[in-house]
Amino acid sequence: MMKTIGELCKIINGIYNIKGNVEKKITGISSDSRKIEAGDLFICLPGVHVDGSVFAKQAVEKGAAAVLTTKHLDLPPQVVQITVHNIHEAMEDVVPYFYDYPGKKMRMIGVTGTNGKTTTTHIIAHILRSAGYHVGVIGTIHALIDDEELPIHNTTPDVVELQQFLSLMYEKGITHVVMEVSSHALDMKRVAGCEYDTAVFTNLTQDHLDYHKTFENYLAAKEKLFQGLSSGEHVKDNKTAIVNIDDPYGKDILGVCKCKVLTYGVEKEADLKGANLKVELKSSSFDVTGPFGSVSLHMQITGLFNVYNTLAAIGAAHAEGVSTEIIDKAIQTFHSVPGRFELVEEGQDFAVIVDYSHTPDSLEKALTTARAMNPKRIIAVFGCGGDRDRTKRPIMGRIAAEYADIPIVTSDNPRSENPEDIVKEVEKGVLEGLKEGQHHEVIVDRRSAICRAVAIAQSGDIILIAGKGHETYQILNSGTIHFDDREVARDAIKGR
Ligand SMILES: CC(=O)N[C@H]1[C@@H](OP(=O)(O)OP(=O)(O)OC[C@H]2O[C@@H](n3ccc(=O)[nH]c3=O)[C@H](O)[C@@H]2O)O[C@H](CO)[C@@H](O)[C@@H]1O[C@H](C)C(=O)N[C@@H](C)C(=O)N[C@H](CCC(=O)O)C(=O)O
Ligand SMILES: Nc1ncnc2c1ncn2[C@@H]1O[C@H](COP(=O)(O)OP(=O)(O)OP(=O)(O)O)[C@@H](O)[C@H]1O
Ligand SMILES: N[C@H](CCC[C@H](N)C(=O)O)C(=O)O
Ligand SMILES: [Mg+2]
Repeated sequence: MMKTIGELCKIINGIYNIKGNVEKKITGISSDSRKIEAGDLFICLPGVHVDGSVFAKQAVEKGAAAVLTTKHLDLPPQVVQITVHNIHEAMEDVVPYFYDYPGKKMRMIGVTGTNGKTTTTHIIAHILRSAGYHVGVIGTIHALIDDEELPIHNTTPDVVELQQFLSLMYEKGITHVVMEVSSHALDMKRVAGCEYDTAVFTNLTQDHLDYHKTFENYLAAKEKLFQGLSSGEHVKDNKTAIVNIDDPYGKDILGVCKCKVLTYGVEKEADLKGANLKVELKSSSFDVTGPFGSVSLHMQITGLFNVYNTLAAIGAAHAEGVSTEIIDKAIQTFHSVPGRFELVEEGQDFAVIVDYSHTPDSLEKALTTARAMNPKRIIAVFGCGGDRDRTKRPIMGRIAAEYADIPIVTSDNPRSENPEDIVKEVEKGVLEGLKEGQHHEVIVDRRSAICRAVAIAQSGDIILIAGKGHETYQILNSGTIHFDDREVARDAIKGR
């Protein structure tokens, strides 16, 4: 994979100066000085907190052979400096080229939308594995190369990390990559150099307005995945878009698709249509009619939202040429994703569900799914993340008051913010949504909030602990501590 600096420079548009020996070979690339190894190229990226160029010296000390920068830096003469007008464009050119465009050599399936990306990617991966393919997964929980698990920091990693994952996957014989494509990633072009064969739109509801500022910008970011199916330089043909037509923004996505489209839904006419849903606590069943005729499916996951995720996955698998028989069998053996409507069972006579709903829509979906199980009462323990979209806080509060019997507001990764301030913003919405005589609580400490919910639970109740799902940490201003809702709930039940 080694390439000379001269070769790399040929691919970069907008270079205005190259200083140093271009015959030198580059052995790797990183935009993080802490990950630099001898012979690497260090890319100086401006960040939200700091300008990466301040770490150039540290990168050189670790052996960086060259730096890609927008301004000349005071570095030892043996370090090659490539100065460019636009660092992001240069990075998007050079990184996929360096790794020989792995995202154009494997089948690439991208899933975007506010909610359901992780679940849908995992169902697609399970179907493709059942069809005998070697599958790579990239998303919120981890990256998977077949069954080898690698840690991940963002739902969609930055350009460098993503190309490294893809390159490793290609080397290890992966044929299909199923990945979550976040709106941040589309906006920041983290997926530069990837060419998707199949792109899935799950839904669009409020989140991330701290970053995108307006809902229009958020939609525009999501649309990029579908515009990308037919724009730019292409080596692949026959792309398919799988679009949730029941979502109000489904038609906007269709509007930008210039490729084959498969729509899915439950309410409107769709190419893949679900009907006759029956939900239970641990399983559900529904009928699906599609290009392959009609089938009745039984699955080990529950809720209407999972019918949508499953329809999306069926569409993607169908687009990838998997037979209906294999899809049908695979759906039956798919077990839920960690932290998504995950039951904590210690023999208690009430249900405890740990779920990753951290947006207004997903919280509503999780609560209405819980209600469909006919519990005596629903106790919802939830909060909202710090340093994230503040406008969703009162909305989530109102939803919890409306759909749960006892909302308990608590902390969910306050990050740099004061947790007391966050819960107040959430509680404002709770107070608006409370019905007469309805009781609510605010308990800032998440462990205490979960323990309280368990302590007051009665036979036949459901406790929904929302927001953190698979997460095993709580991010506080003072640092990150170990915290796992499932462990805490289990201990609380045992100690009751
Ligand atoms: C707002 C945002 O997206 N921030 C991302 C950004 O961080 P940043 O701009 O703050 O970076 P910075 O800390 O200022 O550092 C600037 C540069 O200096 C470098 N550096 C820094 C320190 C050092 O010692 N040496 C060094 O070289 C950094 O590698 C970086 O290149 O670049 C980092 C490296 O790529 C990302 O990890 C980081 O994501 C943070 C963790 C984040 O929380 N992102 C969230 C908002 C996000 O992207 N979420 C989406 C959506 C998930 C969903 O759908 O719900 C996702 O795709 O995960
Ligand atoms: N299709 C869906 N529509 C609405 N809510 C959903 C859907 N699928 C899952 N959910 C809810 O959203 C939560 C998160 O699901 P999932 O992790 O699959 O979404 P995601 O899009 O990957 O989220 P993130 O943006 O954090 O990566 C689930 O725990 C569930 O409560
Ligand atoms: N991908 C989402 C995850 C949110 C999870 C929730 N627990 C929180 O910390 O807000 C984000 O970074 O906004
Ligand atoms: Mg996800």
